[in-house]
Amino acid sequence: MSDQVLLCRDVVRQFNEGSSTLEVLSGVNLDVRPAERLAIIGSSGSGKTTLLQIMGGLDEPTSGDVIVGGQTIAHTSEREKGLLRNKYLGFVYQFHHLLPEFTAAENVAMPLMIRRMPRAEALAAAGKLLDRVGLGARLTHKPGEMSGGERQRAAVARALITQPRLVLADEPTGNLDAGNGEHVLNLMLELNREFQTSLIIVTHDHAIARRMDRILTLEGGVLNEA
Ligand SMILES: Nc1ncnc2c1ncn2[C@@H]1O[C@H](COP(=O)(O)OP(=O)(O)OP(=O)(O)O)[C@@H](O)[C@H]1O
Repeated sequence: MSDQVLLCRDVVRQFNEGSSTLEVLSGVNLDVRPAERLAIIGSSGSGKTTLLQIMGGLDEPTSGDVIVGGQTIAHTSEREKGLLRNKYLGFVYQFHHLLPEFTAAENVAMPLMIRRMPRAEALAAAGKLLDRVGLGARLTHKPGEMSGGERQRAAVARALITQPRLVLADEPTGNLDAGNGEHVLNLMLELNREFQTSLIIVTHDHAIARRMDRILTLEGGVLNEA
């Protein structure tokens, strides 16, 4: 397995706005090491979400390259991007994005079933991880039957069920009160350490950023060490 978790090389992202061009990213370079925890901070509109989307293969850079697990994810087919995402990446968003018609266990088992793990085995693994995040009594609850904090803990379990090389988290506690936010952050840090997963958190919260190994500021379209 490659030691290279994620590389960004001269990533530029421009958006066309009528006759003018808005350049949000102007040459981002980043090298994420195994098990490293990074915070990306920056003012509103500085391009943090855009960068995270590009790193996860959910948006295309205008130019430059993004390499995940030794393979380029920018400028590849949707199928290839999907395979790389399932193999190497986990995502946590501000809103949980759990599928409402499925139970907590089914939602968490989904990435394993996409890998063709038999359903019973995937559900057993999901149950074990949900128990680990304090949701052992919520396995058959649907998202609508869970609290906000519970849903976000289930989303963390879903992101980590495949033991990905890297978790990309966009304001993962932004929608929670202080107590629940702290709980979710602690779980993410614990599980990331246990699975030796790297973590990139986009946050406005300096207290969260300070708990990471490195803080990077996105400013003027480039990343700088804070
Ligand atoms: N699809 C798009 N088309 C046009 N402009 C876009 C698009 N996506 C983002 N932008 C613009 O790019 C800039 C950066 O947006 P982005 O959401 O990445 O910022 P952010 O740093 O995550 O902001 P916030 O902290 O407020 O969430 C903004 O000016 C935004 O309007």
